[in-house]
Amino acid sequence: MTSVRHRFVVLRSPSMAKEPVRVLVTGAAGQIGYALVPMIARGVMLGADQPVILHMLDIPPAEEALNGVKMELVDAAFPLLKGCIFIIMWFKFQMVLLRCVVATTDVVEACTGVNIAVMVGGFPRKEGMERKDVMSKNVSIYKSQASALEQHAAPNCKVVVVANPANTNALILKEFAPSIPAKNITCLTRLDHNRALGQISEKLNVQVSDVKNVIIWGNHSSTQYPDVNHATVKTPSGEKPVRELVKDDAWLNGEFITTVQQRGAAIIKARKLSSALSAASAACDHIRDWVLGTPEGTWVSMGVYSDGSYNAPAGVIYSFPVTCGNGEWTIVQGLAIDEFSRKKLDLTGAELTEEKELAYSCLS
Ligand SMILES: NC(=O)C1=CN([C@@H]2O[C@H](COP(=O)(O)OP(=O)(O)OC[C@H]3O[C@@H](n4cnc5c(N)ncnc54)[C@H](O)[C@@H]3O)[C@@H](O)[C@H]2O)C=CC1
Ligand SMILES: O=C([O-])CC(=O)C(=O)O
Repeated sequence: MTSVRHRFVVLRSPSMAKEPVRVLVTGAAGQIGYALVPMIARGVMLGADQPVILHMLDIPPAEEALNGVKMELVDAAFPLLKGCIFIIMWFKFQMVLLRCVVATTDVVEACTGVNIAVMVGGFPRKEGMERKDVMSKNVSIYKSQASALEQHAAPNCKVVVVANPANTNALILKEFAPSIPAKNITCLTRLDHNRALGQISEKLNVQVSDVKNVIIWGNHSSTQYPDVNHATVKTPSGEKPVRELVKDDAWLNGEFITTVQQRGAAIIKARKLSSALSAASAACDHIRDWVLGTPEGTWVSMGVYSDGSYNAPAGVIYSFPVTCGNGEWTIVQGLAIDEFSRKKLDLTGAELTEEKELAYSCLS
């Protein structure tokens, strides 16, 4: 949209004590982007008192649609959404422009100074396709965007990759942005985590907010392992294990797992489009907990760079149970893994190792 080089100067409002945080959303003209940007602008991601400056990136064919999203953000008059001043220098002349958001097809402009990057841009899976089918298109996008983030994002920028294959795209981003700390690059498995909470809440007729500590292990794919062995439900007589309350191991080891694994495909079948509002909401949950911390006694699932914990393959982005505090995630250690779970952790880990090889073969 604009190729003019500029400096960013943050506009500060005297009534807002906090410095604005710059949040990049790639693929912002797409359907997740459309659901996500108003959530960010309303404070769902970073809190109701945290001003934000939105950076939206899409590709030239989507430029007009991206501009439409920008117009709607102006029209929504979100108080938390801060504009930025662009000072354009041209010989002795100086022009000052105030932009409500950065909406651009220029990846460098989009990445400049961002503190948080939500990487949604890519080609979505259509009915009948597996995530592997979109691999070759998407990993090359993540390779090139890695360099832009590495060179232009704020130091310590936190990245969550949403676009599929999410774990492997995140790994490629990490490999091609070696100066970004590996801890800062994650992928979204929170949607699967939330889906698992939702299934348990429906089964037990309890509020979803009373269910906690499910785990999504491994890949954001149909090999993921939704594990309830450590999950609990808040009841009037204290927290009780999910297994004790459900009293149906056949369901928990069978239909429950496949429902969560296949939920993305079920949504595509029903809507003819993949999940968008739930994906956007999960991306907000992921970043909020990472930045602001998980509640005491609660963990969440995040795809993070594996150190080999729980004998998962090291060197892939694998979903683990994590707690967050002071802006850092930590893998929950010491959970018992039974034989049934072991096989599932290994299966999804093997798929990630295979995807990693496939991704490299697509890039060579
Ligand atoms: N991890 C998760 O839990 C979930 C992941 N997804 C994935 O998220 C991705 C986005 O899904 P939707 O928003 O439904 O797709 P969409 O097709 O509606 O939007 C994708 C947007 O990305 C843009 N795009 C393509 N190449 C780009 C590039 N190089 N740079 C910037 N933008 C680019 C497209 O122009 C489009 O506007 C898909 O890969 C989908 O499979 C979807 C749901 C859940
Ligand atoms: O299945 C898809 O392609 C979209 C997705 O990742 C999900 O809904 O979990």
